Formats: sequence, C-alpha cells, structure tokens
Amino acid sequence: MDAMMSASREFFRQPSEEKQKCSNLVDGNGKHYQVEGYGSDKVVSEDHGLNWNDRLHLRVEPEDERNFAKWPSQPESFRDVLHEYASKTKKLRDLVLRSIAKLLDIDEDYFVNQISNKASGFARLYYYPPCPRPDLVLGLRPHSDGNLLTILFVDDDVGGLQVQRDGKWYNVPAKPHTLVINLGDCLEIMNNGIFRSPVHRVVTNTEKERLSLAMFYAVDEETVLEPAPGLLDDKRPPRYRKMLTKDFVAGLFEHFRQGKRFIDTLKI
Ligand SMILES: O=C(O)CCC(=O)C(=O)O
Ligand SMILES: [Fe+2]
Repeated sequence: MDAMMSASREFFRQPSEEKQKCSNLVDGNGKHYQVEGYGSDKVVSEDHGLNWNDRLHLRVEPEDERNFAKWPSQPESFRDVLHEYASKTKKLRDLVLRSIAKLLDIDEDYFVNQISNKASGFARLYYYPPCPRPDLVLGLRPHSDGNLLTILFVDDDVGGLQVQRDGKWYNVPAKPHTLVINLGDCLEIMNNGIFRSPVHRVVTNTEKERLSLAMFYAVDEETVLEPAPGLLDDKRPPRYRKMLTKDFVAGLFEHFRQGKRFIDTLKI
C-alpha cells in the first residue's frame, strides 16, 4: 500500500509536461476527452462547479485490455506497483462480494459469478491540492458510484470524504492503511436495496494536499442487472426494474449530466 501511494505521489509531483504525456485529451485542445489518462474531468454541464482535483484514470481489468500508452513511465516502479496492487484488490473484491452474499444468506458465489473475465476494473488516482476557498469548491461533487464495488485507499490521515444520510453529511474518518469499501449502484440493484449505494463527496481543505486511489469494479456490459432471485419471494418483490448493464451505464451518464441519480428512476 505504501509503495502504491508513494508511486502515486511521485507521479503527481512531476512537472506538468511529464504528466501531460499521459493526458486524457485526444487532440490537446481541451475539447475531446478520452476515458483514460491524466487530467481533470470532462465538463458535462455549465450548471455545476468543477471538482478541485487532478486525476489519473487507468483501466486495469481485463488485464489484456490495459492501455500502457496511458500508464506513466515515471516513476519507474509505477507499472509494477499498480499491477501488484490491482491483483490484490481484485482478490479483495471477490472476498467482499462473497462476504456480502453470505450476510444475505444467498449462494456465496452469486455476485462473483456475475463478473465475467470481460468485466472492467479501473484505477483512479486522485490529487486534491490544498484549496484557498473550501467554502466555495468541492474536491469531488456528490455522487454515488455507478459500478459494483469501489475499493478506496486514502493517503495517511487527510480527511475530506463525507457520506450523506437523511440529507446530512457525515465525515468518513481517514486512518492510515485503512481501505474504505463502497457499494455501487449495480450492487444495490443486485441485493434488492438491502445494502445501499451511498451518496458521497469530498470536501477541500486549506492546508493539506490529499491523495486517494479508487479501484472501481464493474460487471460485464452484457450482464442483465437485476435483483438476485434468491432474495425475492412473495413478501419481498423486486424493488428495481431489470436492464442490461450497458443500458444502465448509458443512463448513468445521461442522468449525471443532469445532476440526477439514474438508480432512483429504476425503483418499482
Ligand atoms: O477521493 C475520494 O476519497 C473519493 C473518490 C470517489 O468517491 C470516487 O472516485 O468515486
Ligand atoms: Fe465515489
């Protein structure tokens, strides 16, 4: 974990020219973005503020679809360290999914079996610089993760992550070497809303820089997203409409653009 965080810190500390070698801009004019690479997020609407962060977004799964052109060559250890980190978080993903299935009293492998070897996994490294006006700008706007499961690793003890419950924001404590596991919308649907995908955000602070690393795990685009049959009976009807994951992902982006949550529109 330390090696991963150090590699990330070294990457972000490099001069801009070096980081731009992994840029997420297609033509350098700031209009065409690609999913992978270094930069800030695409502006999808003029109505909301920008996020106060820089990020590097890289595909890690499926392994044979990694685009090394976007993986930093500096620091030199970066690729090996991310490779090792990603292989461990993938095992952790399966462990957590099995534990959730056990808690729900369904087949232990139910969720793991929903993930084919074509399912995607992304690493998203964030750098949140100190911000002179935390009252005006967020590090990351409120959202819920649209995927299955996110494994989040926050540098040292720099807080900032907050989770919303009944309209109020609560701080998520930051502790060294502690991972935060976030349920995504797809898992909320699959477990029929028993465990929810929380709305969260990151606030900025004036003094400290903050680094974090989110590993996002998804199901394959062709998977039918629906509540696990083992959780349904006459007394427990499905609470979400079923749909293909790829249609869900398309809906996610469209709704996010409008500042809404797609999952709310699927509730029965
Ligand atoms: O940086 C963080 O702590 C949170 C990141 C996050 O919520 C996300 O990438 O979806
Ligand atoms: Fe998130």
